[in-house]
Amino acid sequence: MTLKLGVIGSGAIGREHIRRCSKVLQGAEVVAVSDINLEGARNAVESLGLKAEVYANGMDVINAPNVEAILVTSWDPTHEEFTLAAVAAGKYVFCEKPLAMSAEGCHRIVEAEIAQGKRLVQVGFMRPYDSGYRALKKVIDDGDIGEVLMLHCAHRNQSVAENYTTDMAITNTLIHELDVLRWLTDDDYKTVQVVYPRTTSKAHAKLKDPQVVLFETHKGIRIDVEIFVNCAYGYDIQCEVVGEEGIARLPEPSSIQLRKDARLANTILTDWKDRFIDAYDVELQAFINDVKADRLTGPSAWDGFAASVAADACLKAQQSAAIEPVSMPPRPAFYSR
Ligand SMILES: NC(=O)C1=CN([C@@H]2O[C@H](COP(=O)(O)OP(=O)(O)OC[C@H]3O[C@@H](n4cnc5c(N)ncnc54)[C@H](O)[C@@H]3O)[C@@H](O)[C@H]2O)C=CC1
Ligand SMILES: O=C1[C@@H](O)[C@H](O)[C@@H](O)[C@H](O)[C@H]1O
Repeated sequence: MTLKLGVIGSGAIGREHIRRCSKVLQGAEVVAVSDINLEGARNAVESLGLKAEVYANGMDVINAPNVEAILVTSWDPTHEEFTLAAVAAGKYVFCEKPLAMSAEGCHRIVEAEIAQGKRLVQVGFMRPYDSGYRALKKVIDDGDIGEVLMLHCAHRNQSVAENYTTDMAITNTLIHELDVLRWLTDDDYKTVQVVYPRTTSKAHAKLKDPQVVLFETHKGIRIDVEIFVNCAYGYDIQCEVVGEEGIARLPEPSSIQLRKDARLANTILTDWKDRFIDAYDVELQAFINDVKADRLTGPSAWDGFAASVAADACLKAQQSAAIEPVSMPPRPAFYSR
């Protein structure tokens, strides 16, 4: 049976997900699309030759009788409302990150899902589906580098739009590390501090860029993450894990090595769409398969909540310049792994 999907938000990633669910993945079709930019939604549907219905309001997608599962790919502040509505309608929902703008918002989703009695929400944290991160986790879990002591990470975007502000470095960008580093280390954050190096002249007025976020985990692991969203040279994700017996690094995306004009060169990607293209395919295929099997296994509302608990502490640390505690409540049995 083909799973009928409704998509809310047909911007950059919305279009990508509509394309992959319609043209690349197995077992699903997009039957409804909505965007406050109605013309954009129509264009997304027509350019792919789809027969999907186009709606002006995302709630109409959720309530459409033929829509069996929802993808929320609209702007960050809209995620909570649409995800809560999907859960209230008893429909499976894949929500892009962040799940909500605060831990409080995420917790409302957790409570609604528990009240419904089964997992309905998957959060769009795609890095655990990336082959490089999976290989890194295997090295750690197999004990190949011994006990983990430190992680050095970087999340660099080539540039960002003018509406991107200092807090979004946490809620929109670092949120990926806040999820994937918990998963990699099987640990939770205990404290966080944010420090600001000299700001790049390429940053807009309301953005401090770069930022360095320093964590201590409950096991005592120290983590530093550089967020640099106007790095100019490309889209670059780095993760180095230092263990007692060795060091493991996230592999670089493969690229042709070029020897020319007395230089040795590799291409660096410039766009998240290309860097994680395979991971997005795998994550959404898993969502489709899991919905059909009536059992979600991907990043949960609890994972979305955990990342936002840490994000809230980071936002506080951005303002205070102090070391801030991260207080994570125990995982409910409902979300046992
Ligand atoms: N997992 C990942 O690596 C990525 C996740 N994202 C997330 O996906 C979401 C969308 O990001 P982009 O596509 O880059 O942004 P975008 O700005 O290109 O697209 C967002 C779309 O949502 C629409 N929209 C806003 N409010 C709406 C509403 N109430 N109802 C329906 N449509 C609405 C906008 O008109 C726009 O077309 C964001 O939450 C972002 O954090 C984005 C890029 C990569
Ligand atoms: O999620 C994403 C964007 O929304 C965000 O703006 C970028 O910083 C991330 O690298 C990308 O993966």
